[in-house]
Amino acid sequence: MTSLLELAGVERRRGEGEGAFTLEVGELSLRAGDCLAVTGPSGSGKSTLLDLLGLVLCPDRAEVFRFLDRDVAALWRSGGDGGLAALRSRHLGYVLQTGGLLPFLDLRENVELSRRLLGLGPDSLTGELLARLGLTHLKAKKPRALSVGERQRAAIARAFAHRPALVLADEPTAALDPSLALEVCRLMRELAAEFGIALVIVSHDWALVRRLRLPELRVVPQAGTSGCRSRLEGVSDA
Ligand SMILES: Nc1ncnc2c1ncn2[C@@H]1O[C@H](COP(=O)(O)OP(=O)(O)OP(=O)(O)O)[C@@H](O)[C@H]1O
Repeated sequence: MTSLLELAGVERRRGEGEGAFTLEVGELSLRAGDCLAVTGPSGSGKSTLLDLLGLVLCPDRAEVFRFLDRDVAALWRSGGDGGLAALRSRHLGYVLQTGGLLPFLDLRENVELSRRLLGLGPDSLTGELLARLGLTHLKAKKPRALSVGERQRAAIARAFAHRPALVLADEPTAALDPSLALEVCRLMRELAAEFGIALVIVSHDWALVRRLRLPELRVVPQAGTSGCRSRLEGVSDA
């Protein structure tokens, strides 16, 4: 199967001068339905990686950066937006640390929001997601009337509802207790595999990632380099 997302020789610097930080991605490849965890200590560059994958941060160097057969590096080089916004809104889904639901929409409307903004018609997937995430009986409730865990599950349904190619989850379980965190991550992994959606979960919770037995990449600060530098490395001791 061909790659959905492929990066090689990608670098991005943040800041200037002595305090500048650089993230280096030697190689990263994802196919439809793949699920991957990215771990690393605070400040190592996990959000920088997600911003690159989310097409919101322009790489300084990219030998290869392809997403859905589009040359992302060339799109960035072409200046302006170059179609990146359309790629982002149609083919990416996001799960944030805390739900990020709109307070004036009910749960179902929140879940359907990406589809509506994209002008997509109804999809049986919405009802299926609500059922799978145990939210059907709550669909008419506003976010303020939901528990933290229910809001987070609604945010997951929203990220998947427009059938994106890739879902990026940034510490999606930070606000949940450990048993719920495990359940929520398992659900995301199941949904991703079932619907052929690639999933990248960023987490500082190494124990959780191990329990899920997810393939893991780690953002590793490099000792002895000038300035701060991190590299994305595979973890082979799982
Ligand atoms: N806009 C910016 N300008 C300058 N430096 C930045 C900027 N954003 C991030 N950095 C620096 O880049 C490095 C990596 O930050 P990043 O947020 O990617 O790390 P992280 O692993 O996600 O951290 P955390 O787990 O604490 O959220 C840090 O040293 C940070 O200070």
